[in-house]
Amino acid sequence: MSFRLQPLPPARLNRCQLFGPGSRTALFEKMARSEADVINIDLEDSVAPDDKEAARRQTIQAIGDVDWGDKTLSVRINGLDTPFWYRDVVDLLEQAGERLDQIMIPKVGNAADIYAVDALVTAIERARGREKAIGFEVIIESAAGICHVEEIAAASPRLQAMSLGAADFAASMGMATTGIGGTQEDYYMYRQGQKYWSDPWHWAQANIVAACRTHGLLPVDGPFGDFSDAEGFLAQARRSATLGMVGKWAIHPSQVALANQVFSPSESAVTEAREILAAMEEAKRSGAGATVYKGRLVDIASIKQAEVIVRQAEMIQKR
Ligand SMILES: CC(=O)SCCNC(=O)CCNC(=O)[C@H](O)C(C)(C)COP(=O)(O)OP(=O)(O)OC[C@H]1O[C@@H](n2cnc3c(N)ncnc32)[C@H](O)[C@@H]1OP(=O)(O)O
Ligand SMILES: O=CC(=O)O
Ligand SMILES: [Mg+2]
Repeated sequence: MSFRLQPLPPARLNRCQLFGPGSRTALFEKMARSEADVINIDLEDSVAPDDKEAARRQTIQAIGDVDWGDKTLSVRINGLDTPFWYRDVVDLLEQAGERLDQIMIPKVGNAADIYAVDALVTAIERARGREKAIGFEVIIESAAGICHVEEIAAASPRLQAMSLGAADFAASMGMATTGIGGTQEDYYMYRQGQKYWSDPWHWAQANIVAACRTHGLLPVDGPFGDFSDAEGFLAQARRSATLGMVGKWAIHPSQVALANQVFSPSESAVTEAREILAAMEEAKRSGAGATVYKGRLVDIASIKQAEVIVRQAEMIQKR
């Protein structure tokens, strides 16, 4: 290990981020009552240009009026290439109460994008005497974003989480698909008359996870568009969890329970993790750095793996 220790990500649950357009006020109470850990009210791509102003106003109102419980509350602002984003930031920071936890910055391309928003947010926080520092989450969803993913992850102490946005990412990369996440019909290996499907999102996800883990952010898998395909969602989410992501977006309420299921460790996984920690304690007492658990090697690295699972289980228990 480098002498610089890997920072821990924020100690909060992020198994599911439920999205809803800021223009559909009727959804706000339903989102607040959902089982999602994070709520994302959207001012960006799910809101038509003519509705932007109303959506911003209604979102600010709802931040104060709706009981969001203990959820992380985040608003997705418009991209820095639009005329809307600065007003999103100014109005949210000046008019929304302290209940707002984060803003989500879409389509980030480099560290300077974060710097620009940070400068504006910091100035308003100071001018208005806001007590709680607003956190940032970003979406990697462009060729530039994935090329600069590490500098983006390092760009601000406000950063808490980073998501892969499969839809815009596919568009920016010129990928031959209109699907949002999941298996792609034409992405397969061919051998002896059989097709073997592969995962076109894997490399981008792995880069995001590495950047996040290096800089102490939560890596999150973005949307899965076909909300009638629960099995497809589950398969995508399981792959993401295996790669180290901590959660996934839901773009429909039917996806919330699926994400929570995949990103909550099972009872047997938690029991096993606790047993590994106990086995390693025992090994330490006898001066060993490795031991055998259920017929397989466990060592000091296994302690860290087990601790991730136990930490997650403890956070879920506290909710
Ligand atoms: C690529 C990206 O950028 S993804 C992120 C941006 N996109 C979004 O935010 C889209 C979020 N999702 C939505 O807007 C909607 O879910 C849609 C448009 C996909 C579907 O909406 P509907 O046609 O109303 O869905 P449907 O009829 O299946 O809804 C079933 C119930 O869930 C509710 N519901 C629908 N979407 C949501 C939501 N996002 N949050 C909470 N409740 C919801 C409906 O109000 C309805 O409630 P009811 O049973 O009390 O009447
Ligand atoms: O914003 C999300 C995406 O997939 O694009
Ligand atoms: Mg997008």
